[in-house]
Amino acid sequence: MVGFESSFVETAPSKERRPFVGYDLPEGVDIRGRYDAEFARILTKDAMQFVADLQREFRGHIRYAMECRKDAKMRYNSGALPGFDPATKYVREGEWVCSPTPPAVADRRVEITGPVERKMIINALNSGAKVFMADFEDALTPSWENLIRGQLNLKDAVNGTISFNDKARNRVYKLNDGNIAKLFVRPRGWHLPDSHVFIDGEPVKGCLLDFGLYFFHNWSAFRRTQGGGFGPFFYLPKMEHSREAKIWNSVFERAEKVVGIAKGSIRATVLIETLPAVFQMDEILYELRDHSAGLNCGRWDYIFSYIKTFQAHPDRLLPDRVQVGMTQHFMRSYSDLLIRTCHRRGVHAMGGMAAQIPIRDDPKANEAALDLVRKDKLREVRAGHDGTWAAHPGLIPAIMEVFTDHMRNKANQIHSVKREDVANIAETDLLQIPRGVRTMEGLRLNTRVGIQYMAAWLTGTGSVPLYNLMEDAATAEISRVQIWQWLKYEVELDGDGLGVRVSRDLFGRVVEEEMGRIEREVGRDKFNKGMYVEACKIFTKQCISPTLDDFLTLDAYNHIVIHHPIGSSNL
Ligand SMILES: CC(=O)SCCNC(=O)CCNC(=O)[C@H](O)C(C)(C)COP(=O)(O)OP(=O)(O)OC[C@H]1O[C@@H](n2cnc3c(N)ncnc32)[C@H](O)[C@@H]1OP(=O)(O)O
Ligand SMILES: O=CC(=O)O
Ligand SMILES: [Mg+2]
Repeated sequence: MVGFESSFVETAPSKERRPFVGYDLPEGVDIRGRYDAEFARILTKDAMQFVADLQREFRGHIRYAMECRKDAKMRYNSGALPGFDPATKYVREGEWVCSPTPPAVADRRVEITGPVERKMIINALNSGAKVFMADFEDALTPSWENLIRGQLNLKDAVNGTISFNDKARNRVYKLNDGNIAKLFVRPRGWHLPDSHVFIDGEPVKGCLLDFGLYFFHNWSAFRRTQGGGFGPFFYLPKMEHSREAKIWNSVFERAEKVVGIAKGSIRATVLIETLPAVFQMDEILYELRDHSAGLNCGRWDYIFSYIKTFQAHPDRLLPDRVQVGMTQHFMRSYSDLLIRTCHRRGVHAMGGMAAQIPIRDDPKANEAALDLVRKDKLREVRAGHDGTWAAHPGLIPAIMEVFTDHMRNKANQIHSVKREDVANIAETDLLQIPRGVRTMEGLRLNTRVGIQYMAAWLTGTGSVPLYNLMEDAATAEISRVQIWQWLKYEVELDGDGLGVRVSRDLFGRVVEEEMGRIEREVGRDKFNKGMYVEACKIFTKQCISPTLDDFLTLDAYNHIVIHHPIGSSNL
């Protein structure tokens, strides 16, 4: 379903001649998202020309890379396992390093992440974290409003003029005078089109829109005020192969050339968050060696990707989601190998996100949650990670303390922790099946979380607190694909001693009961006003689908697209 704004559909055509209102666009570009005079500050003719040129130059390469993903999927579905590529052994074994880290981001011990929402941007930049990763991806619903307001917010943030007036609380938010976190921006993954902007008749690649608009409007101010002559800085999500990193590298080179800055100005940290990518870490760094700012363990998408990659391998079923933590052998091996790879190539090895968030109304539970976060971060810093992620400002002091206690006055551990002890990590380590059991409660929790996350996402909120944990697109994906997998193989829930098998019938009953529980928990009023029923339909359809959808957000995307009638941007 692609929506049309009701005002356009229901209003009788006016006989009055209206003045021209619309975006001034270059040849071949059509904007079908709502016109807004403020948005026009971002969607300028020159900025859209920049985006259109990126799309035209790279669309063929991207299409090819996506075809290769499909081929790989077919191979895995026919029983093949991902592994190291013999053809690029010379890259893995070669002695080379990436360009030195820009001094502005040598110290990244705590990074806060969050959607590109105005108040959260200010809070994150003021939070005391070293870096703020502003997210167009896992934490954001990619609605037209969120995306373009997000770009406006970032522009104001980079210019230092961002403010937010919370009238209900009579509070004005502004940036601190000093000690502002350094900004990294995460565009969407390669797989997501943006159906509000058409270039030569086809939707623009979401990531090129996010990257292009942010770079175009901010490169100069960012380098002057934040990057110490470098930048802008990016996080790159969900890649599966080094050929995708090569495209990003070419995008960066093109952007640098267009505005006339030195090659290697732009820097990016790649999230290793798909199973195939763990076998390509050297190759990915090699492709981006002039533009690299290291790698990050995107642990939640990584678990999702493990299930997705092995969707046709019933011998590799996962236990309950809560049991698949960083101490499982395959997860520890992934983090260790990432650290060794990054430090060998002279770049940061960033840790991932602990999902716990502060629990305000229960001090005991709050302390227990903080303790779990501390343990997770201690494991990371001891293993050699140079920094890590925090989902909430309330966690920063504890995480900072753990990293600072361990690293002392060093900005990072790139040259002090080499991890030669893990040089022999093998394919079998990275693929080892996690241990644990499956339970009815696991099935129920996946159902409750999946539906509530989808309900929030449909109404424009891409990260939410649920049952005292941060949930976003990556964590919700685990819930979805796990249910799909359990249904497909009618697995036995072996952890509760009941021996029940997961079937369509059982899942139907669970959905009904969990919807009742959600209604009781959120209250009837919120339930009726929200999109829980729609979310339930979408989520359950995806869980029982005969073939696994590649991404929950790709399938759900059409539900949030609102087109103005074609040509309305030039009315
Ligand atoms: C798997 C991955 O990709 S992880 C990376 C992507 N995911 C994310 O970035 C999630 C980031 N975190 C969040 O979105 C939020 O912390 C949530 C949704 C989990 C919880 O949010 P809330 O329920 O609003 O938290 P809470 O009510 O405790 O917030 C307290 C204050 O902290 C602020 N805050 C909370 N999280 C953040 C954040 N990540 N960045 C900046 N400010 C934040 C709130 O805006 C609020 O500010 P205020 O007191 O000025 O009003
Ligand atoms: O993006 C991070 C993840 O864990 O997924
Ligand atoms: Mg992710």
